[in-house]
Amino acid sequence: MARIKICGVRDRAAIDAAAAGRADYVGFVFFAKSPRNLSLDEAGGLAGAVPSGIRRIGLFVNADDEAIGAAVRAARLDGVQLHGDEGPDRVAAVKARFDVEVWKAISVATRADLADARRYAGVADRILFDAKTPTGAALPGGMGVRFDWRLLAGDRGGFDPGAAWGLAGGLDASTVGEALATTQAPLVDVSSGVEDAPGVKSPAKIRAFCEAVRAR
Ligand SMILES: O=C(O)c1ccccc1NCC(=O)[C@H](O)[C@H](O)COP(=O)(O)O
Repeated sequence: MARIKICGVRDRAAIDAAAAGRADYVGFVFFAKSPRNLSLDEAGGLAGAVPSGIRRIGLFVNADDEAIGAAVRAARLDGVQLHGDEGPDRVAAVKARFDVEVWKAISVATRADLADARRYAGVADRILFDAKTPTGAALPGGMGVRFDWRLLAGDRGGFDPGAAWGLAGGLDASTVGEALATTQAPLVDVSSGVEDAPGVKSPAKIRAFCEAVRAR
C-alpha cells in the first residue's frame, strides 16, 4: 500500500486526522510566502502533537543551512523536503550536514522534466514528482495543479527503478485512486486537496483521502 504524506499541517486537528488515517508523514512548511508557513515556535508546538509513528518532514524553498537547522531543531524534523531550485550538490550538502532524510521535489509538466530526477540518483533519499506550477505562480507547489500521471508509468523517464519516490500535485480523495492505478506510486503527498481554503486543513478530507488510498 502506498505511504501517505499530509503536507502543510497547521493545527492539531489536522495532525489528529492524519494519525486517525494512519498517515506515514506530516509536512511542516517553512516558506514565508505560503499560507501554510509555520514559525519555529508554531512548528515546535505542533511537533509534540505528532504521534511517534508519523515522521515529520520540513518543506523548504532554497533555504540556507541556518534556516534548515533552526527548523530541524525546533520541530525535531525527521526529514527535509527541498522544493526549490536546489541542485544535486546542495542536496548532498544538506544531507551531509543534517542527520535527517532528504527529499527533492522535481517539478513536472512534460516528459522532458523527468530527466531532472536522474541528476539526484544516489543523492536524495526520495524524489517527489510534483506538478510544475504556472510561470509567475505565487508558490512552486501546494496549488492543486496536476500533471499527466501517465508520464510516470513505465520507466519514469529512466529514473532509477530502485530509488524511493512519490507523487504529488492535484491529488484528493476522488483522484488518488486513479493516480495510484496509473503510476503505482509508493507514496502520495497531498496538501490543497485536503483543505477547505488555502492553509486550512479539513480533518474530514484528510480522513477521506487516507481511506481512498487504503481502498486501493
Ligand atoms: O504547500 C505549500 O504551500 C508549498 C509552498 C512552497 C513549495 C511547496 C509547497 N507545497 C508542496 C507540497 O508538498 C504539496 O503537498 C504538493 O505540492 C502538492 O500540493 P497540492 O497539489 O496542493 O496537493
